[in-house]
Amino acid sequence: MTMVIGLTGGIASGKSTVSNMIREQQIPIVDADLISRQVVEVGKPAYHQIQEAFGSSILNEDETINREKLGSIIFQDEKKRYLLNSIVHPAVRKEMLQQTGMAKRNKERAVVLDIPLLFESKLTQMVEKTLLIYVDENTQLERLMNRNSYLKEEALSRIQSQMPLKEKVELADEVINNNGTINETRQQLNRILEKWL
Ligand SMILES: CC(C)(COP(=O)(O)OP(=O)(O)OC[C@H]1O[C@@H](n2cnc3c(N)ncnc32)[C@H](O)[C@@H]1O)[C@@H](O)C(=O)NCCC(=O)NCCS
Ligand SMILES: Nc1ncnc2c1ncn2[C@@H]1O[C@H](COP(=O)(O)OP(=O)(O)OP(=O)(O)O)[C@@H](O)[C@H]1O
Repeated sequence: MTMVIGLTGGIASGKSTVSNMIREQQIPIVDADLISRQVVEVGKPAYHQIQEAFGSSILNEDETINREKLGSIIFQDEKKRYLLNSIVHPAVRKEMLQQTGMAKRNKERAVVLDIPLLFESKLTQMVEKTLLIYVDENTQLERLMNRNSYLKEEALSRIQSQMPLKEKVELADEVINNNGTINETRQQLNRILEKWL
């Protein structure tokens, strides 16, 4: 039986860092962020819906979606964020289910669904176990500002658009504390995978 694991955490908490470690162990990853980019490519149904809802000012010259512009709109306006979610999330869910089904048919020992909004979007019924990547607020803010060259306000508006990590800790089956070194994170991950698989 393929174990379906949900990997989650806040923005810049270290999900990609951990999912890369999991991939090294030949466990397939279903990446919600990657899928959410693919389903809004030019010509896809969600692309047209986004253009209708947000207007052509959020497009680049080559007609692709200007993610920076769309981000600056939706991370400052809850209603617009929910509107974008209502367009993008159904298509993401559908593709995640398909990729999970493929991993099961391939009889993989596990498949990991990397979903930033696993708890916010109530997607836990898609997975058997949940693994949270935790960092404290200051580390999260610092890493996000460094990685994306965001101003403090830009980084905070993104962090505050998600459920606080402290609340997610209460909901997760296992938690990796990613405040420390990469090596410490790897050790915690290995312990959890050994227990589960
Ligand atoms: C607003 C968009 C265009 C900004 O694109 P950008 O390339 O700057 O960011 P990217 O997609 O890489 O997301 C980075 C992180 O932002 C956070 N995030 C993204 N969307 C949301 C959202 N709707 N609500 C809360 N946090 C979000 C996640 O932690 C994600 O890992 C993009 O994030 C988007 O289309 N979001 C809606 C779809 C979505 O919810 N994606 C998240 C997983 S399905
Ligand atoms: N233990 C660590 N020590 C130092 N830096 C780290 C550590 N873990 C992650 N980072 C750095 O923090 C930043 C965020 O990590 P990562 O991109 O893995 O987060 P994420 O949760 O996937 O982000 P997003 O939600 O935006 O997709 C990256 O620049 C990464 O290199």
